[in-house]
Amino acid sequence: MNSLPIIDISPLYDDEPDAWQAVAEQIDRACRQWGFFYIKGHPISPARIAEVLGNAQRFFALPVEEKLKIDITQTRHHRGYGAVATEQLDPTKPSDLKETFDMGLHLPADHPEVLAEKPLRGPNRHPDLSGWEALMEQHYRDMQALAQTLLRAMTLALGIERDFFDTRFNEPVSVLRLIHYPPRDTASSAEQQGAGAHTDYGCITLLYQDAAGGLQVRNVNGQWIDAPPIEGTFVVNLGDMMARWSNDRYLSTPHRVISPLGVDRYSMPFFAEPHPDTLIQCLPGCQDDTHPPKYPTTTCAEFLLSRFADTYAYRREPQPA
Ligand SMILES: O=C(O)CCC(=O)C(=O)O
Ligand SMILES: [Fe+2]
Repeated sequence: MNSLPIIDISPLYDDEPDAWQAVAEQIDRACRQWGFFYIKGHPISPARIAEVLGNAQRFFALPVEEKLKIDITQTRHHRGYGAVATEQLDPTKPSDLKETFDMGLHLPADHPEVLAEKPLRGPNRHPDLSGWEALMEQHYRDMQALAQTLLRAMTLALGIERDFFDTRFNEPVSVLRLIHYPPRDTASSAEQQGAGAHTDYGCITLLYQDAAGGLQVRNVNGQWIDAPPIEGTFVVNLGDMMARWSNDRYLSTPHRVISPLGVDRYSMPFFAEPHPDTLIQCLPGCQDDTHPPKYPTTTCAEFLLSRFADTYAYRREPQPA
């Protein structure tokens, strides 16, 4: 259990049922044993990745007062720029040494869910950079489509109809995030991490990481192993909502990012989540007499909001001194 599986998903784009089945079995095994795997053979081009990465570098290089014009802490629907130390993924460690940009499904101000002030719903807040918005909105749609292809492959082992997730991922609350990890200097505490140990909250995460390295995943024996950058791949992992939905058939595995020494690191996770009103209740194929449902039914929005409150220092109640 020392290196994550690498799965070639290109057969999912053919109409060959046997090949599709073979990939679905590999994904199911990886989800049960690791909750983490790499995918290659996906349709996101290297040119696209380079363009989005270029946007990340342009944006994070702006003066902080420029970035704070779209400060995420000033929105109720969680869009925009998160400055360094906004998040503390591991509450036993210093705040994370990273800055972020978050976007979601763009819903205009006159959309009924926005007018009703539904949590997590609203317009995106993009920086004023040439070519930024069209590229990022397209990339969001393409990442969503890729996530749904993987979810479709999972339906086989989960004992649900092929379009089960597709019908629930209409107007999703998925988030595309850009992250910049500034270099840690040698004088800073060894406790300082880029991203503290955590599990993801949602369904499925697709992560692009640049060449800097630093991502680590905890294996079933409790050891931290490196998940090094592999060109042309995404690292895929499941979050707590999928663990719960699958009655813990699928693992939501702790991971962290060691702050880079002397180099900047950029990464781009896409957190794929269903429509906010989706019921998260034990999937039919994940329960039987010996495995009754472990968790009460919740909704996607209710579950995500409870986890957000754990992560954002600014959303917590002040602690007594
Ligand atoms: O930047 C990375 O490599 C991982 C980030 C991560 O785990 C997260 O944002 O949930
Ligand atoms: Fe994560």
